[in-house]
Amino acid sequence: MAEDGMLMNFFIGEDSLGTKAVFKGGRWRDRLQAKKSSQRRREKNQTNGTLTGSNTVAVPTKTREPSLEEDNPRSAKRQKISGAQSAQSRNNHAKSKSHEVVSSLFTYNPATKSSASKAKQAEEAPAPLPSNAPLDASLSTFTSLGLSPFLSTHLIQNLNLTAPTAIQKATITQLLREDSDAFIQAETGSGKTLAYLLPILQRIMALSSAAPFTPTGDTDSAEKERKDEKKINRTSGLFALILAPTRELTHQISAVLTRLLRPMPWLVAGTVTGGAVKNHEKARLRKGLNILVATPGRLMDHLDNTEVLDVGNVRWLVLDEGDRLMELGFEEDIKGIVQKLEKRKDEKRGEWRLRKRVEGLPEKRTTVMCSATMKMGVQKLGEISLKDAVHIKADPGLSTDSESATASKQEDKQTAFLAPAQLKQSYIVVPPKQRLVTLAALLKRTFARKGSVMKAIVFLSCADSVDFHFQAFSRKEAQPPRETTSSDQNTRSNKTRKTPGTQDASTPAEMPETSRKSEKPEFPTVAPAFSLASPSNPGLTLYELHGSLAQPLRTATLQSFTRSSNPCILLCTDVASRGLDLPNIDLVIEYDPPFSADDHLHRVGRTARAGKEGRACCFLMPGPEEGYVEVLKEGAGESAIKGEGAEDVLRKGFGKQIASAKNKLDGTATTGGKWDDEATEWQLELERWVIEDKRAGEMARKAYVSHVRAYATHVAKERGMFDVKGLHLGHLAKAFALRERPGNMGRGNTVGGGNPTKREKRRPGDGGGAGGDENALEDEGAYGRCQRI
Ligand SMILES: Nc1ncnc2c1ncn2[C@@H]1O[C@H](COP(=O)(O)OP(=O)(O)OP(=O)(O)O)[C@@H](O)[C@H]1O
Repeated sequence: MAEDGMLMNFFIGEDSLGTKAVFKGGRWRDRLQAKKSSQRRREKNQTNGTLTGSNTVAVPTKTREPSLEEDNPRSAKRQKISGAQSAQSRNNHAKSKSHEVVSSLFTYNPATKSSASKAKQAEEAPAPLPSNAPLDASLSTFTSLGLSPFLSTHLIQNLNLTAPTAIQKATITQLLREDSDAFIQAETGSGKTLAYLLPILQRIMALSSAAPFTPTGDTDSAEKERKDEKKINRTSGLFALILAPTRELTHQISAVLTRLLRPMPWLVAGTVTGGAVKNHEKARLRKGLNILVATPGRLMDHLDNTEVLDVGNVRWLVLDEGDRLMELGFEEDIKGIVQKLEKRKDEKRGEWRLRKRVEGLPEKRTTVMCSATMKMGVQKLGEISLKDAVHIKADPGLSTDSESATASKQEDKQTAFLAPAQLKQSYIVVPPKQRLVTLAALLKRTFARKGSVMKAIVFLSCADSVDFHFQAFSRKEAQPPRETTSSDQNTRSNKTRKTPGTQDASTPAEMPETSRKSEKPEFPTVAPAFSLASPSNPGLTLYELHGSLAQPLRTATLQSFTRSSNPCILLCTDVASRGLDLPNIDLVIEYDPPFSADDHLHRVGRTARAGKEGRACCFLMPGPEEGYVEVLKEGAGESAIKGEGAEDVLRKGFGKQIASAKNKLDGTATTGGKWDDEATEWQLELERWVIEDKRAGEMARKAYVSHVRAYATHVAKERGMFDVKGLHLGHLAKAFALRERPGNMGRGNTVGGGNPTKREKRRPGDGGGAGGDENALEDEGAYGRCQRI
């Protein structure tokens, strides 16, 4: 039964209106409801003295399920539909000869309000100049900003960085000149990491160590130190702490630092993050580090439990992606860290802990906060750790202003956060039933020609959905495609057929049809994208990433994706939306719209970095979601946004060229190449997999339920456009290759009942523990919990 009370999956016996309807199949509850509805209808018709026609199906509510086509010869005549729909309906009529009801992709879809003409105008508009590119090297160099010739030469010769970006120009000047706290705000991909690292490094390089502080006389180590140059080294103390919200970002910052420090082996940087082995971290801390990059939970853990970690010399504290740190619930950890820093442990607790005197160490600690977006959370963070912060913005030709943070807040209210100007943004309005097949079409089209797009990222709303789509796109399609569907629930369990490459679902290593063994993927999170590849791009590879994967797998997956020189697609949650600098990302697809406008800017900011080109595309559903186009426009500033209809995408993705290419690739006989037939067959094939493979079915249902739960967690401001109550749950099921919506979606229910899974139990900010995860972000609303990251 569809959620709006419409008939679905029933065999309706003869004379469904005249006398007595016989309902078979489905759940008893649904049969009962259908029976009652039919009876009510009969009574009503008799009262009116009219019959709506002997072959009109009895419907329990005012509206009949618009998405259904019923192949039952005795079922009622379908509602009249418009010309185009009718033609499509004919083409896409489900091929079932059984009692099964299969919803068509092309009928009864809600109409879109968006106009396509604007899209054309947008296409013709000249591309704006990059807004996050490095400045002209003839006008601005790193040396001219005050960086030492040694450091500047290293940047130019070894890192190929010839000129600073606008935000680097502003930040380096400011942080070299003053010890004021600073808030750095600049668009994604503008080089904020180097903007704060370079001046801090320069200032650390300028420090020199004196003899260790020895109140009771000389020690052997002090003697040794005197003989050394006055250069500081790893034992001189920890000078800078950098906090980031995710482990991935922490490792990335650390990698940038490692490259920067290459010609300065006397300086050492390290990381501490949730998910890593604490004893290994302790050993590194014991050896001594000058710069530490950390996730807040794990750092707090070490501050509480690792005596060797002395923060008395810390003079620079950086909060990278400050707003995200707050969103993930790290407020208390950050407060605790700041308190520890302020304590300045002067007491000496043993000779090995004697803090060295460091000449040139500033008296005051400088706190730097960094983000492309700022919200109330960040202001709160500012109150915790920033005092009279200088607001540094990336205005070309800018000078830093010395206004207080309060004044900056006023100004920021009026300033919109923008995506890079050169980023080409678009949106596609897709009815819920066509979402999955349209995503496949878009990816097929995008990767149809080798070299056209190297890498794409697809953002999904939750971890379960990432898992499902990864399996769906990496499975080998059943060959040859079956003529008819067979979803008889009663016979399904007895007759589960193994399609080529399918493992027995009862085996422990059950993973549906990825043919992974034969393809020898590096990790279970990497697989050939069988159902999206084309002969010109046969090596198309799929990656998945979310916060519920084990940390080593996450790290390895990201590394592999980064290093891959093949075309590849990363399916991920927002775990990859912040700060990650992945090379050669040409396209970002927001398949599930972002949870807030800020999230959108960070997601699309994974492309069009440091002056490079990039494209981003957001999927929206017809209806209130189309209002989100205005939000996208706000973030695009002067740049135009192109709109597209799902049909155009499907036509290009499943059109003759691509369809016949696919046939060549997998050796299947040509099926005529009509785009709508191809799209339907692609969808039906996936639906059969979900029906026949128990594990796939579970995965699809879990993904669906988590997706709906995640949908309920859009920021309050935008919930009018993303109202979970307005979702057509029956239609949406098709986007998960399900023929009906799964039951059991009540408050707090876990999928399939039972106790909450480990994934569902996670809390934000529990990164300190061994199994904890800084990236866990859970939401629990009327629809229960979901793992959004
Ligand atoms: N001066 C420069 N010249 C050329 N490339 C640069 C320069 N500075 C940084 N980059 C490159 O720009 C890319 C983006 O840098 P970074 O990750 O620091 O951006 P960001 O502003 O922190 O972005 P986000 O807001 O997404 O975190 C990196 O690949 C970096 O190597």
